[in-house]
Amino acid sequence: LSGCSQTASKDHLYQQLGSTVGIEKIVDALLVEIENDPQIVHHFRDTDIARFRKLLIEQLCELSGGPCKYTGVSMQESHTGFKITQADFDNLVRHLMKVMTEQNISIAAQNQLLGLLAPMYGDVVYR
Ligand code: HEM
Repeated sequence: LSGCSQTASKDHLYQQLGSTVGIEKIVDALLVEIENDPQIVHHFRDTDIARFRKLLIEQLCELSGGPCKYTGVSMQESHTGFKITQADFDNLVRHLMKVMTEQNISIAAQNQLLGLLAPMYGDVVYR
């Protein structure tokens, strides 16, 4: 088993997420989850969703080793003033795990992506 997970983690995360098409699917499903979550949807009331979608796809693509360049502003800047809570953050992570599981992304790849997102916590929450 440990041999399997080592092999998986050596593959490019970007490919394991299904490349750009897979990442687009993840983000689109995540947007539906956000829309249906009354705990967090209010944060996005004034957000240009088409722009947010494009930037999140770019960011996940670049972060996972794909050929994209993130063109948005810093995580700290974009989340300041929203007073996002730890519970909000946990909810978003839960939604992300759900949509990745639905798209048959391996647990190893999911954990790898979450490990790359976790350090952003301090820039996103309570700002
Ligand atoms: C590690 C976790 C997160 C990542 C990677 C992330 C990523 C992003 C990105 C790429 C943008 C666009 C930045 C730009 O406009 O230039 C953004 C904006 C935004 N994020 Fe996050 N985000 C995270 C967590 C959260 C959480 C937990 C919430 C609230 C539940 C949230 C709410 C928002 C909102 C409301 C905006 C839009 C701001 C605006 O309309 O100007 N984010 N996020």
